[in-house]
Amino acid sequence: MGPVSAKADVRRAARVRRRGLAADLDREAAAEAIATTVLRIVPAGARTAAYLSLPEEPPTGRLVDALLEAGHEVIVPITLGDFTLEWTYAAHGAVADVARVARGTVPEGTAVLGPEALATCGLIVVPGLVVDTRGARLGQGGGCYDRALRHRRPGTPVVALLHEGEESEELLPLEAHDQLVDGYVTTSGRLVWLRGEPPG
Ligand SMILES: Nc1nc2c(c(=O)[nH]1)N(C=O)[C@@H](CNc1ccc(C(=O)N[C@@H](CCC(=O)O)C(=O)O)cc1)CN2
Ligand SMILES: Nc1ncnc2c1ncn2[C@@H]1O[C@H](COP(=O)(O)OP(=O)(O)OP(=O)(O)O)[C@@H](O)[C@H]1O
Repeated sequence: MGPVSAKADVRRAARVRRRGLAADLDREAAAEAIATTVLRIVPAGARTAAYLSLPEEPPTGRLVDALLEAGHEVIVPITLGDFTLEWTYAAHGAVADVARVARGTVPEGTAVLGPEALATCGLIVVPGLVVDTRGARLGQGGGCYDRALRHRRPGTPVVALLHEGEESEELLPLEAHDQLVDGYVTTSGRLVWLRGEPPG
């Protein structure tokens, strides 16, 4: 089995697992735990890339607000039709807007920063369905973050958010374009760093 169909199988299983984990999650506690842990590792004053979570994803609402309250600028993605990510500033209390997560729709009146905006961030928080012990991650399958992460400054920490139980002991199929994450934070607020020392 090649890496592409192997990924499709793992992704399918991970989506089913996520549905169950999300149904049992105390979202408020998870949102708080994620915010607390990420705030501990964000470099002082750093602009931070995050995303606005959908209902089954680890919740990012408290994280975005806490970063803003601590004086960080926060940018979140807009997905173009070809899966390129552009970026826009997140506001306090922002919630996921399906139109923003879907492809090819830029909400009217939104100030859009180009893909290079990622190079101005000191911490990058990414979505993912599963991460292995090397930092290989599987996302929605658009390759959005594999493309986007090439714009980051070398050495910028990349951290995925996972439900507790979504890390993979087995190595995920890896393709040449796959960008590794440096660590992950779970819905329990557990930080796992996979390479070097965590920032902050
Ligand atoms: N909250 C959140 N925002 C995020 C992501 C994410 O995983 N979570 N993304 C992480 O990468 C990007 C969006 N990724 C996308 C990946 C695939 C498709 C996609 O293929 N959409 C299909 C319809 C799919 C469906 O109906 O289920 C399409 O447009 O044809 C769209 C967006 C950026 N924003
Ligand atoms: N740098 C790139 N340039 C062009 N195509 C790419 C690039 N990176 C990934 N792709 C394409 O995107 C598709 C999906 O890749 P992959 O399965 O690794 O997605 P993913 O990492 O799970 O998704 P995402 O990054 O959106 O969360 C693949 O068909 C791949 O060829």
